[in-house]
Amino acid sequence: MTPSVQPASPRTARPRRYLMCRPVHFEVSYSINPWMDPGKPVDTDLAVLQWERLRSLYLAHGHTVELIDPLPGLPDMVYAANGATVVDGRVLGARFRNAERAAEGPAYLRWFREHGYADTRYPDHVNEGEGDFLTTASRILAGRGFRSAPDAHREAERFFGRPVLGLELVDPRFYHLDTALAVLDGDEIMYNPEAFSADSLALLRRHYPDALLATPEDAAVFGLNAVSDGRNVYLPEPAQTLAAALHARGFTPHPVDLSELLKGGGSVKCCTLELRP
Ligand SMILES: CN(C)C(=N)NCCC[C@H](N)C(=O)O
Repeated sequence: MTPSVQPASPRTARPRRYLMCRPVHFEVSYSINPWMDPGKPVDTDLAVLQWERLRSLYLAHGHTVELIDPLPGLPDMVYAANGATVVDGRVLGARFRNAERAAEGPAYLRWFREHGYADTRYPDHVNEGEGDFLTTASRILAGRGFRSAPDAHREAERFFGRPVLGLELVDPRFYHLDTALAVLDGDEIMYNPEAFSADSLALLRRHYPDALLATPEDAAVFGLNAVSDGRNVYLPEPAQTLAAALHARGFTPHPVDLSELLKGGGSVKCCTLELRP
């Protein structure tokens, strides 16, 4: 019998640099999205353990992980993706919509200034970092509707000198763009069609006819809150149909259990801010 030979994956991983924040102060003491229930117990030690596993997975795949010190009283600081947007080494800081997270913007920006980033800007308009700004090869996709302001899209376009495509989110469960869409490689994306307004969905269909579409079930377990290095896709464990679809496209899915951090309304991508050189 001829042994079956697995075709080599056509996908290539590119080493990335990520910024993360250990969730030692993580708790759900307020509610600013439908996932947060302050009445539900949170196991902070388990959150740290799950987060450590994600960090180790990145390190095992050759990525660099920088750390920002967590600050007491800022339990959502673990969601580092919201702290800024970094493209071509330029840093657009975050300005949060909710008072509970307001102090995170300056805290993240301070980290960048203290770590050699010369070109930084504290924004004029509300933007929640990579929660709503996702960078593809040819443009920045920008979410609006719940958190980031439409004027922030123009601000990002001017600051980064890259075209920005605005997308309107309509389902409060998917309140940041990175809960509804993920960049896989270059201009290849996956998304949840039900999270967008009809006009924005038409834009997505036009610009990304070959995108991978998530099932409502995978979207509902935050499957799109994923990180890709071009070959390995780190995604929430329960999103099994999505993992199979990624595998069929030549990616290597890595399911990650971040059940505690989901209680704050975030998962893999939220915990990971990409530092693009
Ligand atoms: C995937 N998402 C939504 C993120 N990028 N960040 C999570 C932020 C969670 C925080 N409690 C909040 O509601 O702001």
